[in-house]
Amino acid sequence: MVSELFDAEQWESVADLNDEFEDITYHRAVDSGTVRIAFDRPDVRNAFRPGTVDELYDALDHAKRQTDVGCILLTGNGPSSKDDGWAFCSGGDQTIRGDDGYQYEGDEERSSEQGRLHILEVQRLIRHIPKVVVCVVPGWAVGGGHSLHVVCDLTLASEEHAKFLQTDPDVASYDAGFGSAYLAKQIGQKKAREVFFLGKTYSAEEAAEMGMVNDVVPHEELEETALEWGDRINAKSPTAMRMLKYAFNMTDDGMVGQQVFAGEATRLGYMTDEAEEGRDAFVEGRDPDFDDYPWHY
Ligand SMILES: CC(C)(COP(=O)(O)OP(=O)(O)OC[C@H]1O[C@@H](n2cnc3c(N)ncnc32)[C@H](O)[C@@H]1OP(=O)(O)O)[C@@H](O)C(=O)NCCC(=O)NCCSC(=O)c1cc(O)c2ccccc2c1O
Repeated sequence: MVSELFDAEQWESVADLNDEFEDITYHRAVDSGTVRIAFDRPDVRNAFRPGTVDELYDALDHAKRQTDVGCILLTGNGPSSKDDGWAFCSGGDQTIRGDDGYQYEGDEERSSEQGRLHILEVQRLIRHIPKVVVCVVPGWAVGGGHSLHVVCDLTLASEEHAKFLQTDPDVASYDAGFGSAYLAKQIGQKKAREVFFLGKTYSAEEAAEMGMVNDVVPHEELEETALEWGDRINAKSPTAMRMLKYAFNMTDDGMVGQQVFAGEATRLGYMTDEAEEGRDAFVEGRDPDFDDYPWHY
């Protein structure tokens, strides 16, 4: 069983990758352009270790390159075999945290590598991936897991089991990027400071009222609803959705935000006859003739 909420009839394994993964599962919807990527360490509340982060990055990067996929569901499998507890993700696995980051354990090939903090690379991939990423929260979203939900485009939470908590300062860690600063953009400065400085646990309803969760549904309906969201998203214009995501990002992402948006503007430019004329003129060794193309106003 992948997860108690997982409906096996709705999904097929992305086999070539899924078979290699130890800490996550990766599936594609049978009849829509939605993929499901899930943490699969429920007994430790889906805490991530460096190998988990590598797998997550690889699955997201694979999903990015599927041109018929518009929606990525990021969730956590469960419940825990130990106590039936549910989690999306409880952040970095504190048992393998070294002096300079999280350590690969029992992996000879990587044992000489330094400690890693590369969940931040996953955050950037989620931020820039040209698809809608929905965080589907069946239980705890804590520490680095909380930050992952913050950086996703949308969050859908289980009414009964989802809980939101920032423990970063308890374990002397700090996501001083999207996890805190972008959270403040979502819920306001005072509330974001409360999340980090007081470390209170918030229910799904409270998180929705604060503006960091889009909707709350009964636990049993969580993944069904997430798939419905995927269908809504996939019915829309891919170009419009991509440009909108990058437009939402741009005001907060500085020159990188401009670059990502501008890259897509360049792609649209390349698709015009005018751009073809520029390219063809060079390839044919002649001056370009742009007379047919107006100076639009
Ligand atoms: C998540 C909890 C609130 C759940 O509490 P609950 O009472 O429901 O369950 P237990 O505490 O009994 O946990 C069950 C079981 O899971 C183990 N576990 C839970 N979380 C982790 C974890 N993060 N690492 C390792 N193990 C974990 C727990 O030990 C139990 O095991 P048993 O063997 O006893 O069954 C609560 O568990 C909790 O508070 N967890 C810790 C949350 C936490 O502090 N996370 C780390 C925050 S820092 C972080 O994530 C982070 C990572 C990065 O890579 C960064 C990179 C760059 C900048 C910042 C980063 C960053 O902040």
